[in-house]
Amino acid sequence: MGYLQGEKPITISKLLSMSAEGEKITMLTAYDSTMSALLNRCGVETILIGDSLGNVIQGHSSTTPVTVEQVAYHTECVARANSHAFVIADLPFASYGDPAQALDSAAELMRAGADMVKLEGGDWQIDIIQYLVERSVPVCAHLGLLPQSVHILGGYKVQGKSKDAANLMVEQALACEQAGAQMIVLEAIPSSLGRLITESLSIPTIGIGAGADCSGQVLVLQDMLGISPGKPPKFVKNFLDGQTSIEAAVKAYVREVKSGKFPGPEHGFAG
Ligand SMILES: Nc1nc(=O)c2c([nH]1)NC[C@@H]1CN(c3ccc(C(=O)N[C@@H](CCC(=O)O)C(=O)O)cc3)CN21
Ligand SMILES: CC(C)C(=O)C(=O)O
Ligand SMILES: [Mg+2]
Repeated sequence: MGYLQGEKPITISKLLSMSAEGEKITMLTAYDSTMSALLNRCGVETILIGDSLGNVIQGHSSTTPVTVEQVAYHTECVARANSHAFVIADLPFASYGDPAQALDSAAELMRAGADMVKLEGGDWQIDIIQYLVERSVPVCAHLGLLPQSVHILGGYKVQGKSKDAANLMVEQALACEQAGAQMIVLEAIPSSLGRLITESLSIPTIGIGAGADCSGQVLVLQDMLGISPGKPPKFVKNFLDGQTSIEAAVKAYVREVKSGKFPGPEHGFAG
């Protein structure tokens, strides 16, 4: 576990071949260089500078106050210590309202060191995804529970539970792939839908509360260390439990994602 000296950095084609061969992809969030270096030592393939930094770094109750400048700052911090992982940065709330604004925002994150940007939404983002990809910005889509829409939804709720909602989400995922998205995060959906979307796509799916059959898994670092305040979402497991260091906890996460032990049925949602 961990990267060997001289080993090549993880690329999108490596992630694609991993998912084609059924090797699970590991992703964790990080916001600073110390944790970035630690995740590199543990062999985590992809690091997400999530807009969850609004919650776990800034102490807000949602991600909506986060700005592009702030995500860029944390991306620079992470990128400086990153030698091997594939780095994805979240486009924050209201930073991709039209194609031109999305390109400006994405460029700032790419200049800060991101290898790919992530945006929330389905078919209504198709024009944005296409515009970015045509201008050489790699895009990760994000479907299911969309935290940036919390003020519209009125809370964080599991998505895609009805048959109609599930079918619609499969269509939206296909539309994102068609538009050029090279990866997709699936958040808080029934495990059966996580599997169906993964089987329907050829790009890797990264689940958080989307069951064990996604191509990979992601958690917020502070959540998987059990240090986030309040009751954690159902999909969170405390990996520091039973370990004596953060590094051992992250290595346990990598091991359990790779072996398929995490997520267990208790971390998932029923249809
Ligand atoms: N620390 C942290 N972890 C996250 O996973 C996270 C953030 N912050 N901030 C942005 C969003 C918000 N997220 C959330 C927040 C709450 C639930 C939650 O309470 N879920 C309930 C399900 C509710 C239902 O049954 O409909 C749960 O029990 O898991 C889920 C995702 C995920 N993201
Ligand atoms: C929870 C992950 C997927 C995320 O978007 C974030 O950390 O902001
Ligand atoms: Mg996010």
